[in-house]
Amino acid sequence: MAQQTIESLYEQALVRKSQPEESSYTNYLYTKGLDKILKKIGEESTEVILGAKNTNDELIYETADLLFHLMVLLVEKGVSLDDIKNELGSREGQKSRLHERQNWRVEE
Ligand SMILES: N=c1c2ncn([C@@H]3O[C@H](COP(=O)(O)OP(=O)(O)OP(=O)(O)O)[C@@H](O)[C@H]3O)c2ncn1[C@@H]1O[C@H](COP(=O)(O)O)[C@@H](O)[C@H]1O
Repeated sequence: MAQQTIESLYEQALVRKSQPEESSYTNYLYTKGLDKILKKIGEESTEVILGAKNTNDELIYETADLLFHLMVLLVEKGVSLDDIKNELGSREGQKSRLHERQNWRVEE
């Protein structure tokens, strides 16, 4: 089965930004602007929640939709995948500190 990486999904969204194509859904979103993209993120997030309550097939489908729209949002805002990876990397090995900050430690 063909697979797509997050990196290539981001790259496609980046290319659409610099080289728009008429029939592109990605370009439709850029043309509509940030509020439209944010609305889609909200919708797709809700659909992930509903999918998770239903079947794993639905969860997978809706998660793919959400990841696509997140990549479009990052490109629209000029945030790179490396920015996200650096943020995630900075959290490695700092679990207890993060838990303390967010105050969600499981009660013993
Ligand atoms: N991964 C995706 C992807 N996931 C979801 N979608 C689109 O996201 C939309 C979500 O569906 P909805 O029913 O929520 O939205 P809609 O009713 O079609 O439209 P609106 O609500 O936004 O008005 C659908 O039109 C899907 O086609 C995607 N569109 C594109 N990609 C990737 O982006 C690449 C470039 O696509 P284009 O920009 O369209 O050429 C493609 O080759 C794909 O790899």
